[in-house]
Amino acid sequence: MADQRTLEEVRADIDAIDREIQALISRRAGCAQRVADIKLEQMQAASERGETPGEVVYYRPEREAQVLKRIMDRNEGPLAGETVAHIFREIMSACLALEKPLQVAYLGPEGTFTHAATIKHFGHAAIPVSQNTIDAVFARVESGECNYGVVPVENSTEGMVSHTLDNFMDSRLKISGEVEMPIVHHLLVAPGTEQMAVTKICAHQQALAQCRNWLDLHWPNTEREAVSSNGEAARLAAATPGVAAVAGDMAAELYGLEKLAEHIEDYADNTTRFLVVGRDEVPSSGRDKTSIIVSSRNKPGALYALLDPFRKAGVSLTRIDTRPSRTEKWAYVFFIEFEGHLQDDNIRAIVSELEEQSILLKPLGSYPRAVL
Ligand SMILES: C=C(O[C@@H]1C=C(C(=O)O)C=C[C@H]1O)C(=O)O
Repeated sequence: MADQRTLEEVRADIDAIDREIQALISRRAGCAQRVADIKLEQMQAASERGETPGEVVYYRPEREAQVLKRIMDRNEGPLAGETVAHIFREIMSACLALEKPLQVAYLGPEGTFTHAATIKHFGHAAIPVSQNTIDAVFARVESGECNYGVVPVENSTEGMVSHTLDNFMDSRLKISGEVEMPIVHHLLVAPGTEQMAVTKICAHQQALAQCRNWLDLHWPNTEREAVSSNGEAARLAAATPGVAAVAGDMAAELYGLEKLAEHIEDYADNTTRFLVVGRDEVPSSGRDKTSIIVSSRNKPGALYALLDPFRKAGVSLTRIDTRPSRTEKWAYVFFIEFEGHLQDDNIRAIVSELEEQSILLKPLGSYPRAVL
């Protein structure tokens, strides 16, 4: 039978449902607090037994990935699975922050896609801490000033991939997660700015490149200026009459800008990938990826030999990059990513086979595959 409720009745139902949701969220937060207490008790017990206590780890990336995956899988609509998962992302973030909000270093400034990726991964209850360079992100996490760090690694608008990879070579940090962000650009202006008044368009050079066809078509005669980041472009647009910025939603929100045009990127499915770095190894979530750095002797067939163990075991590679080794001329290191976890038997076997034929093998960590 069709829904016969009146507007008043539906609103009364919504109010009643909201009360239930709120009570359930509070109950959930109580459970998260109890989990935290148990973790603390276990740590104290270990310490009393004379075991090295370390610090209590409240944040569990593998557990969060499992929770989000289950939410997506059992979703029946009408909301999209991703939408529901975003809501739960925020609930988990708030529950975790009851203990202590996570401090997350990221490649800034504010309003960049890396900033947006940080919030996407950790939720709004974490504290994002802007850093000027990728090196500084690594340093803040290594020193313990921040719990985690977020850096761009692939096809980025604001960071050099190679720089991130170079950092891993010297760092003892582990990868604890990945974040994927669709790159969506808008033409942004200070509120009330007319199209006629725009005399200059600022953006990061990559953003200008990603929107070149659209800009050539619609703004062929307007000056374009490359600036240090999308966040900086947005800041300039907010502060300087006549300046428009090409940047994403995060920058638009942060600097209170209006959209003269939306979705101006030339290729719709442009995604940037970010890595989360931390000090701890992450246990298996059941849907993981692993990254390693390996360097082989410079002889014919070396790369083939490095990849053959993966083929034999039927393990999918998700990425492979080459970087010149800084210790030896004409030697190369490979940054390889594949499906599976370092604790899985087949992955262990591959890694020990690789160890035998390489000069250097450094596991960078296993981490849950991006859910959102
Ligand atoms: C509650 C826990 O701690 C944290 C909070 C979680 C949550 O709110 O669901 C999940 C994992 C942890 O980041 C846990 O370990 O289960």
